[in-house]
Parts: sequence; structure tokens; C-alpha cells
Amino acid sequence: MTIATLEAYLNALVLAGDTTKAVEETVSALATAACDLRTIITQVSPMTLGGTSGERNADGDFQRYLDVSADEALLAAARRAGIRHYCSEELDGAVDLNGKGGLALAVDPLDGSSNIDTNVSIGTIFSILPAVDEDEPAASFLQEGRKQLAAGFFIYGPQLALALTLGAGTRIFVHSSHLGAFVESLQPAIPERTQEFAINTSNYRHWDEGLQLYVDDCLKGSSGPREKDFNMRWIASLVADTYRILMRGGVFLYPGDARKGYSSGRLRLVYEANPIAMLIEQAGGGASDGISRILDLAPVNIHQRTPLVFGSAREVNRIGRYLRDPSIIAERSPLFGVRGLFRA
Ligand SMILES: O=P(O)(O)OC[C@H]1O[C@](O)(COP(=O)(O)O)[C@@H](O)[C@@H]1O
Ligand SMILES: [Mg+2]
Ligand SMILES: [Mg+2]
Repeated sequence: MTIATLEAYLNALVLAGDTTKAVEETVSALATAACDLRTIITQVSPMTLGGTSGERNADGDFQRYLDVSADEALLAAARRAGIRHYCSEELDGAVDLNGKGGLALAVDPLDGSSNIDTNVSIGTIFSILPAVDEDEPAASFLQEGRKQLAAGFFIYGPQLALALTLGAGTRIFVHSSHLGAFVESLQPAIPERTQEFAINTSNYRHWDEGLQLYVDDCLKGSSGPREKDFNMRWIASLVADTYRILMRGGVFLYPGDARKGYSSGRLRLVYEANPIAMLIEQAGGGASDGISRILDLAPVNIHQRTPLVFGSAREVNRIGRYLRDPSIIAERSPLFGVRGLFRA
């Protein structure tokens, strides 16, 4: 049996225009950085066990030492790959690296870093865009997500794995320490329907009525309007929740809510929602902000947040209907009975 490696996959890559070589070099450089980060994560020291420097990033989160090490490793990888513009969750503004490759790289260096202490999977999310030829490097990152040339994430779980899309399907590669290479494991296909949802229900009282209604209907299970039982999962690590959905379907929600600072949820459009949306769509799923397709949103700020709903396509559409049409709520009173919309 021949083993398909990431290297062979990238070598066979042909993209439109003249970006093929630059994308290949960028993904390779990121893969090397992810292996280095994996080593750093498994070195036990106060620095790697979730310690924080006390500094805050642009979004107000406390930076862990690992967030900073990850950002440094990725910035170095970006330089090696000839990236022109770089933007990271851990830096205030976009940076001009003067690389000749014509690409822009946006990263969440360490996603889920609040999970480090609890030994839950964390990851590195990336989005690769064509660099925009303007003096201000931020312009490269204010393009709609549909312009991404490639996107993916590395997950530091029991296995080190890469979920990658170059715009023609999504692939999963798992790192073999034996072979010293990422090996292709599968091409995920997200089922259209699901009976599994992921949301932080502790925020229930802060949600809009349409969302409360959606979750109420899931919880009522086979005796409610959905007429089927649901399972719930919430890892609170975006990469880990996404990996599960790539593997077996489901739906993930991080909505906007009424908490101070959470009107657009918690997740960032440029380096979290956009790459995840591209991976999910390329695996047959859907991704929206509840109403509009994520990949059609035009960012106005590199760190802007967005509500995020993604996963099994029919469920993502159904959630959109609950959120869009509050009249559905009225129509569910016993007087009107249960509309067909709510059945699977
Ligand atoms: O703690 P909450 O509010 O449920 O948020 C969990 C979400 O926050 C995140 O940790 C945000 O990512 P960062 O750790 O990169 O800031 C996601 O991985 C996760 O889905
Ligand atoms: Mg994150
Ligand atoms: Mg992060």
C-alpha cells in the first residue's frame, strides 16, 4: 500500500494563477512550525503549562506564554515561506514582511489556549489569501473569506493532525512520528443531517428567543417538535469541536448574546471563522453567522468577531430559519400547532 504524505500531496498541487509554489511552501513551513510547537507543548515547564505573562492581546484575552511562543514560531515560518503580509490574534496590527511570495497569512497561533491547564486539545488555525497590493498590510485581510486560497488547522490532540483545504475538498493528515511525516488519513464528508449540537448552554439566558427555541426543541428530543433525540457536545476548543464535526457531522454554535462585549459572539472572523468555514464547506457542510454565509462577509477590522454556526448543512439552514423569522415562535403556540418546518 502506498502512503500518501502531505509532501506528495503538495508536490502534486496545481492552483489557478501563479500561487501554487507559494501556497505549497507556506503549508510546508506551517507544518514544520506545528511539529516544533508540538515539541514545545510536550516539554513540561511552568512556561508551557498554561502560564501567563499578564499581558493582554488585541481582544483583551490574557496571553499565555504558549500563545506568544506559538506566534513567534508562526511568524518565523511566514518569513521562511516568503509571506508578504502577516496577521495574528496575538499582534495588534497586520505586519508587512516584505516577502516576495504574493501571499497573506492570518493565524490564530494557539486556539483554545484557555484549555492548556486542563489538557484539552488545542490548535493552530491559518488562512492563506492573495496579498492585496496596498501600502496598508491590513487590506489583505479585509477580503471576503471566499477569496482564501487555502485554509486549515493543526490540532495538538492525542494525535498531531492537520485539516487542510486548498479549495478542492478537505483532507485530514495525521503526523506519524515513526515516518516523520504527515500522512493522509481521509477526506471527510459531513453528513447533511445531524442529531448532535455543540453550544455553551451556560449562556442560555443571554441568547435571543429564536436560539433559545432551537435549543429547547433539541432538548425535547423525540417527544418535541423535532421528533428525534439529540446528543450534546461542547469541548470549548474550536479546533477540537471542528475536528469532531468533520469526522461525524453535528452543528456548532457560538452566537452573539446579551453579555457585555458579546454582541457578535467570541470568535474572530479573519483567523477563526473564515478558515473553519472554508474547511467545513469544502467537506460538504455549511457555515453562517446565523443569517449570512460566513465566506461572503467583508471584514472591516482584522480582529472583528462574528457569530458562528457551522456543520451539517441542513441543520445550519434550519438554525437560520429559527433566527431569521421570529414569527415562527408565535406560530408554535398550541392554537396553531407545530409547523412542518420543525420536523427533520
Ligand atoms: O469559553 P467560551 O466562551 O465557551 O469560548 C470557547 C471558545 O473560545 C476559544 O477558546 C477562543 O479561542 P482562543 O483561545 O484562541 O481565544 C475557542 O477555541 C472556543 O470555541
Ligand atoms: Mg481561537
Ligand atoms: Mg488563540
